[in-house]
Amino acid sequence: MSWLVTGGAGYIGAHVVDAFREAGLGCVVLDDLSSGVAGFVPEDVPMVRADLLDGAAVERALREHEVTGVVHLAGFKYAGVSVQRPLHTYTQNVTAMVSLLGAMDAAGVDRCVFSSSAAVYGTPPDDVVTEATPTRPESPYGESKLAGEWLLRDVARASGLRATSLRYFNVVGSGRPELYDASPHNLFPLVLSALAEGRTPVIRGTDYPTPDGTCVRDYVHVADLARSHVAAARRLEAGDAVEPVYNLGSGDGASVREIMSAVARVTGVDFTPEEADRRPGDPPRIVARGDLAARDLDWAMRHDLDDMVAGAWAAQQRAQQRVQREG
Ligand SMILES: O=c1ccn([C@@H]2O[C@H](COP(=O)(O)OP(=O)(O)O[C@H]3O[C@H](CO)[C@@H](O)[C@H](O)[C@H]3O)[C@@H](O)[C@H]2O)c(=O)[nH]1
Repeated sequence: MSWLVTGGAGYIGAHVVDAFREAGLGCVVLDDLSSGVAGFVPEDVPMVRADLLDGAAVERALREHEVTGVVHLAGFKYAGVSVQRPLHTYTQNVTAMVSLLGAMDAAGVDRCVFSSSAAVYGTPPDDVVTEATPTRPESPYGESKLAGEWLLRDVARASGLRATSLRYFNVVGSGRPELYDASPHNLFPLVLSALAEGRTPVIRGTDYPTPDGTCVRDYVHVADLARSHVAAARRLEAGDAVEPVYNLGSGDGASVREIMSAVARVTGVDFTPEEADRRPGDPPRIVARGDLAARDLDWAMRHDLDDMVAGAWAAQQRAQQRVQREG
C-alpha cells in the first residue's frame, strides 16, 4: 500500500513524508516544485513532478505507484497574498483539488487526508476554537480551504470516498535541520532570517486587545502535526470512523512578543524588535483545542515553544550556510 503525498517537497509535506517512512508506510511524492524543494524528498521516496491540474498525469501516477490513499497538502498557502490573487488561489486550491479528486475517482483511490487551515474560522467569536465554532473565513485562502472540505464531503456522499480534513494552526519548527520553512510571509521564518542577516525583527501591531497588545496564535510543531497524518491514514486504511474535520491546535496561545522573547532566549541573540503598524487582516487571537485529534489521531504536543524555535533556528542557519556556500 502506498500513499501519495501532494506537496510532499514542501516544508510541511516533507515532514509528513518523514513521518510515513518512520511508521513504515509507503509513500510517493507528487509536487510541481513551484515552491517545494526537490532535495527535501528522501532519495528512496519516488517523486513525481506534475501539476495537479494535469489530471491525466495524476491518474497515471496513482496507477503506476499503486496508490491506495492521498494526503493532499499541495496548494497556495499565503492568506494575505490571496486577497490580491483570488483567481490564482482558487485555481491552486479548488480547481486543482477537483482535478485530483477526479483522478482519484478514475484510479479507484478512495481515501484522502486533506490539509485544511485555521483560516477557515476567520476571527472566531470563541476564546478557544473547537470544531463546532462557526466557519467564517476572511480571505480567499480561507475560503478555498473551506471549499476543499466541502468538496470532500460532497464526493464522499456521492462515491463513498473516505476522507478527513486537518485544520492546521500555526505550524513551525523543524524535525531535521535540512527542512526549513522558506515562507516569505510568516513570523518564524521572517524573524529568524532577519536575525541571521543582522536585521531587526518587526512586530506587526502592538495595539490589539490582547494582554501585551500583540497577536496571539496557537503554534504547533511540524513533526507533531506530521504524526497525526499517519494516524489519520491508518484509521482510513483500517476502516475506523473519522471526524470530517479535526483542529490541530494546542489549546495554548503565544503572543508575538512572547515569540520574540523565546527567540532571543533560545538563539542567544540579544535584540529589541521594531514595532510597526498592524498587518491588515490579522485576527487578534486564534487558539484551538485539539481534543478530538488527541482522541483519534495520536495528537499531542511533544515539543514545547523552545523546541519549536530551536529546530527552526537550526534549519534556518543551515539554509543560510548553503546560500552563502553557493554564492
Ligand atoms: O514579521 C512579522 C510577521 C508576522 N507577524 C505577526 O505574527 C503573527 C503570526 O503571523 P504568521 O506567521 O504570518 O501566521 P498567521 O497570519 O497567523 O497565518 C498562518 O497561520 C494560518 C493558520 O492560522 C495559516 O492558515 C496561514 O497559512 C499561515 O500563514 C501575526 O499576528 C502577524 O501579524 C509579525 O508581528 N511580524
